[in-house]
Amino acid sequence: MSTHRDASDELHQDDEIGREQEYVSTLYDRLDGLREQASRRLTEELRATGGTQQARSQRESAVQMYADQVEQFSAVENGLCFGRLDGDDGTCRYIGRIGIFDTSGDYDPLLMDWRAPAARAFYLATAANPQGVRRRRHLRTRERKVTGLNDEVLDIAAASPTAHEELTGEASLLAALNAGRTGRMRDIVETIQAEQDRIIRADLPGVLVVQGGPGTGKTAVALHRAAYLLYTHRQQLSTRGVLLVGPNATFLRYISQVLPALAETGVLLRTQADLFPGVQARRTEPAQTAALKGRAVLVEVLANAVRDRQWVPDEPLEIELPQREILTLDPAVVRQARDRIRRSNRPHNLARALFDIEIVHTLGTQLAERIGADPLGGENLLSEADVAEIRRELREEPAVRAALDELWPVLTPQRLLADLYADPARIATAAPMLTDAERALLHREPGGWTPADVPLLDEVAELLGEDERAAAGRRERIRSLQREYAEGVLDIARGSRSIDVEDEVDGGEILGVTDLLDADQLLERQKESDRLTTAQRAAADRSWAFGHIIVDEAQELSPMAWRLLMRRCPSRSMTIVGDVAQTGALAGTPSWSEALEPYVAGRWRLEELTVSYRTPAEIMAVAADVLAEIDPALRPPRSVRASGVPPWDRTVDAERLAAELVEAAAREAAGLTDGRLGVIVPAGRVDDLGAAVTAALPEAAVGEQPELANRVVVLTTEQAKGLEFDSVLVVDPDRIVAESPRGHSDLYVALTRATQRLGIVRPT
Ligand SMILES: Nc1ncnc2c1ncn2[C@@H]1O[C@H](COP(=O)(O)OP(=O)(O)OP(=O)(O)O)[C@@H](O)[C@H]1O
Repeated sequence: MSTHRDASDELHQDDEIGREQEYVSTLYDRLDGLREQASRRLTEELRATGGTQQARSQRESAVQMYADQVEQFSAVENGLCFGRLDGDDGTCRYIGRIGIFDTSGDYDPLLMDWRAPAARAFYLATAANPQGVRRRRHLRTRERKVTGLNDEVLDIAAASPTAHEELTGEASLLAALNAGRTGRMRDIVETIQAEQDRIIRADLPGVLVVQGGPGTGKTAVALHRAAYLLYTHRQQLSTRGVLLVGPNATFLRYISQVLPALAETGVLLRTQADLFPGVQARRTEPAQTAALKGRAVLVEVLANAVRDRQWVPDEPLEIELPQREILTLDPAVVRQARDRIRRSNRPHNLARALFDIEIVHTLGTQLAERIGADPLGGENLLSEADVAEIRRELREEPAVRAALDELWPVLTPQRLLADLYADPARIATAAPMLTDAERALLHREPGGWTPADVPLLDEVAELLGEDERAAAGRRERIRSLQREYAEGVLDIARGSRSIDVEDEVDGGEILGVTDLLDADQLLERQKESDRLTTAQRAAADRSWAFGHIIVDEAQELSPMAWRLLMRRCPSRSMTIVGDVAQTGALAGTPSWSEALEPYVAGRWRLEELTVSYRTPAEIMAVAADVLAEIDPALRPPRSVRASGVPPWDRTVDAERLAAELVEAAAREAAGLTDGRLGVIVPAGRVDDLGAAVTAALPEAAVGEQPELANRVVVLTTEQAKGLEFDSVLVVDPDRIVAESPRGHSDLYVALTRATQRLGIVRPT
């Protein structure tokens, strides 16, 4: 690719842009047509009523399909077409976010979906290996206007000797990397690099681990892989669903727009805290407690806790029936029943029915012996049927039920765990293998759940088995999700109505579907046909088995969290992305094999990403020193570019830290034309330094879930995980290190968040 430009080049470029504009405008016309068609059909389906059960069910499918289509056609509006491949054979293919075909003719592709196999050369072809491509063209657009293009002629003789050999579309890539950040992650579909493409298009089955340093595009790759897999295995994955797990709610908001912009809306995004339906784990707890709860030893603790609820009294238990009849349960009898039932290996709640049978049998025999005793000393006077009747009655007897509930209570996971935490005696029985100090960490009063509790609730749910209350809770959750869905469909119908109105040639009055139908009515119709989207079912059902699970920042997961995820994915089709050098959680993963061997021993594949697209070389050099502290054997990724701006490091009077920080933040923020400033502070100082910065800079955000779209955001390292900013200030690095046993990893994360500039402020 030539870098020298003269006037004739520019004229030629203008002509080319004009020609491309014509083509791109045709594509947008087609897109409008498709959206309008889907929107009309959606309206028609929503208006239709009556018919057989089957007709109604088909209508619900159609509503869902057209609503999805309207959403997809709207989502790909920006950057619909971004590339063109000219082949040696004279063919020309346009590459874009979705496939569009010429329905008026031979159904020729007008625009090829980037995920189609034939589009792959756009990402892989190089001068050395052109794959039949003569020229690759990147088209730049703003809204529907073509604003520029970059050509690469894939001719080894003509290739510029200065170009990075391994980069594809270098000019477009660098433009994307140098652009100001917005607080929301953008997709990289226009400039996916070859090493990333290989991972995105890897086969669906099996566990694929993607290890890569900061900024190597792991999150981007994970999201594009989700879109690729849904496109390639649509049938299989649309019924089982895809789950993406991220580290916290702020991160999920940060990435939330990427998949919709790739025309995929069916992926369920969740944090660990949201993975137990019906529980919102917002409570906080000390890192040491969370670390303990993440350890695999909790499997045994929880199993003990459940067994502890299968009670054998020390003394005979007296059960008083009406008319002062007293039955007695001997401890030995209860123990025998308990042991026999435990051997059945049924989950606790499901085994209760067996326990009832055993105990009621014993009590029934006792009562029958008394009632049917022959005063003359002969055989018992009651028939088998009489005894059976006695047992039936006993089972309904409140005193008997109360005794059974005491001996073998039906429990919810929440009840069991809350009771365990609240009672040091229960903890002592369940956790003899822990130290006193560890047991003390588990003790707490009821009142909400923490993210580390979620895998434990899930573990307990497995041990208990489902009872009717859980099923009722699920029905309730499904109902509320159905309502959300109904409202969503109507929003789409409402949103697409303007198109109907504009296009109505007669300009006549149109009665929109939302004038005829409200969410409740739509919900009623859904109830009749009982249809649910995969995401709805999956979100409401604890035992849902996903078709594929993607875990981002996977190094943070504890052994208990891995157990939960593996249960949700019995097919073991997973993509796991992370960086073990960035592990901050104390129960997090120090090595991939330690995390995965228990589940897929020898059957997982490791891919590495080696180039950092985010962090410029000058900043990576600073981070490399910290990485060496974590492990001298670790190497930082290679930066794809230098910014030309050396990071600065200033020591200030500790007394004046807040004032100096405010001044530095104001200066950095003023230097950003667009883009964002991140101020990363020690967790123990986020309140006071956050307050100082927000008081001085009204555009600054701070808090549990700070708004990343603000120009300035003050946050802790934990919150900054996975995020990035144009400019970053790291405050008091020594304290960041001192705050946690994994402090160097935290500092490494903090130092690698910037795309352009880094400043370090140290108090004396
Ligand atoms: N091929 C690419 N084209 C354009 N931008 C890219 C490309 N690959 C990565 N990037 C950009 O580099 C930045 C870092 O990517 P990403 O957040 O996915 O990295 P990461 O490996 O998950 O980082 P971390 O480990 O720090 O969380 C993002 O802005 C992303 O858009």
